[in-house]
Amino acid sequence: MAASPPRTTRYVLVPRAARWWTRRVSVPTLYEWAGGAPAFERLFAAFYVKVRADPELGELFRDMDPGHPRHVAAWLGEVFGGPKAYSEQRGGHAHMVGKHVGRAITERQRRRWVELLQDAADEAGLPADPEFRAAFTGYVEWGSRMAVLLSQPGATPDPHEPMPTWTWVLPPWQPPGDGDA
Ligand code: HEM
Repeated sequence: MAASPPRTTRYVLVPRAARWWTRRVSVPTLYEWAGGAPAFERLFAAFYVKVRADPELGELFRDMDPGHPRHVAAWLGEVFGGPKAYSEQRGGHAHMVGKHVGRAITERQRRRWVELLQDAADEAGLPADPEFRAAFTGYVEWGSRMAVLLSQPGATPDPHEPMPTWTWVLPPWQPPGDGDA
């Protein structure tokens, strides 16, 4: 499996000896913070059990590939800064978009999809800190609304659109370093 891309760095303000100093810190990707591939696999295993049993969504996913939860886990892991597994093994963005084309997903179905994914995130023990959940929820809102748009009759997605990448809205909590006040 391909290695994860290197972490980004950023400057943060740290209190020391009653003054503020800047320090360069290494920022984990959302993928790392979530717990890597096992966390995304737990998330989507729990999610699709709910989806298949749901009166609003079950029919839409009736014929889904049994590998679907793992494929979506690979997708989200890559979007969140993990290995490029979906691009390398599953056809990348164009393939994902193609799976939604023509399905005419409704707003009601999208809302339910988002609600069940949030429930599954709790059940799978994804980090519950506000910073992670803000980033997670932001992506899920954006991605699900894109899925609705691209699934409507007459939508013509660009097959060359790059894979989206997602990161923190606010920096994650950082432990104080040695000697910090
Ligand atoms: C953030 C939002 C979403 C993401 C990241 C996402 C991701 C994906 C991916 C990666 C696939 C293809 C999996 C593969 O390679 O086989 C897929 C397929 C599919 N998605 Fe989504 N999706 C999103 C939103 C939605 C919504 C809102 C719906 C409907 C309510 C939906 C319905 C479907 C269906 C029906 C398939 C085909 C399943 C099958 O029969 O194999 N998706 N999705």
